[in-house]
Amino acid sequence: MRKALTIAGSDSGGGAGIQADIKTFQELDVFGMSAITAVTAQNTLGVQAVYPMAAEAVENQIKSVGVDIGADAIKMGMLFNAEIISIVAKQIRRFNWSKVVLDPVMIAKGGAPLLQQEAVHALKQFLLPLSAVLTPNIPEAQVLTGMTIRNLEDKKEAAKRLLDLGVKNVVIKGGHEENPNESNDIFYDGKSFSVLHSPRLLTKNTHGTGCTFSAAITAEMAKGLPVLDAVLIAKEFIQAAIEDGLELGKGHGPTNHGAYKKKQVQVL
Ligand SMILES: Nc1ncnc2c1ncn2[C@@H]1O[C@H](COP(=O)(O)OP(=O)(O)O)[C@@H](O)[C@H]1O
Ligand SMILES: Cc1ncc(COP(=O)(O)OP(=O)(O)O)c(N)n1
Repeated sequence: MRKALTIAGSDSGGGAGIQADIKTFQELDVFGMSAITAVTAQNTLGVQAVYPMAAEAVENQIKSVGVDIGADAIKMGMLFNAEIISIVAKQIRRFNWSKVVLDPVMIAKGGAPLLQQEAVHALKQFLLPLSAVLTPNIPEAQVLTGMTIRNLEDKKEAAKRLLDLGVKNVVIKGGHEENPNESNDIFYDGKSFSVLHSPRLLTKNTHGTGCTFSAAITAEMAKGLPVLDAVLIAKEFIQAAIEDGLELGKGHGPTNHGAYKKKQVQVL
């Protein structure tokens, strides 16, 4: 069985972070493993508290998986501080992992910081050059490139600048765009651009969309798919998960990780 490791934070509410990643891996028939970087007290209303793990604890979780089980692909989400980023980079090099997906999580939907501002430099310096795929949303792409993104041309320029920082492929996600009709993502591999179109779904239940999307890319890469094929399946996965989003809690409910498989079975 193919195996994927997520290095990310825990969301007690179950919609984002490690929980979203493991559910996504499972739905896509990949064995999921985790190295927890922080524990968040979180629900559909927002993040109430963040408890970062000691960097040594993160390092030991990755080592335990790496020396025994191994991983076909790695996903990184919330990393919180520069010390954790530095040890994660060291372990990725040590195990020679190349199918590495980096979701540069910075701020949760309610505004809570999930990455310290002073850690952005470390993320760019240590992790972008080790990543096969980077999946920023628009605010994250703006922080990483220092440019304002207003339209498709800006997105293309930002994607080029991100590749100049060492990452091999980038998907700039459109969830935060002010387009009432569409939520389009742009993919760039250094040679050509692809626009991943989807209708914008009018729902408040979008908690964990970014985590779920990047976890689905990771699962498909673990199975051996080329990067663009993995991204296209992930886009279908997140679209189905949002369409079938769950009305849980009083705020932004989670997406439904089981929706994609259910749809495939119906098609058969
Ligand atoms: N309302 C929506 N309708 C359709 N797709 C959406 C919607 N919101 C987000 N998405 C999709 O979900 C994925 C995650 O995007 P985004 O929400 O921008 O990430 P993040 O959770 O990291 O902020 C992207 O593929 C994006 O296009
Ligand atoms: C523990 C944890 N990690 C990441 C996030 C961010 O998740 P994301 O998919 O970007 O969704 P929203 O937070 O924007 O709904 C998180 N919230 N918690």
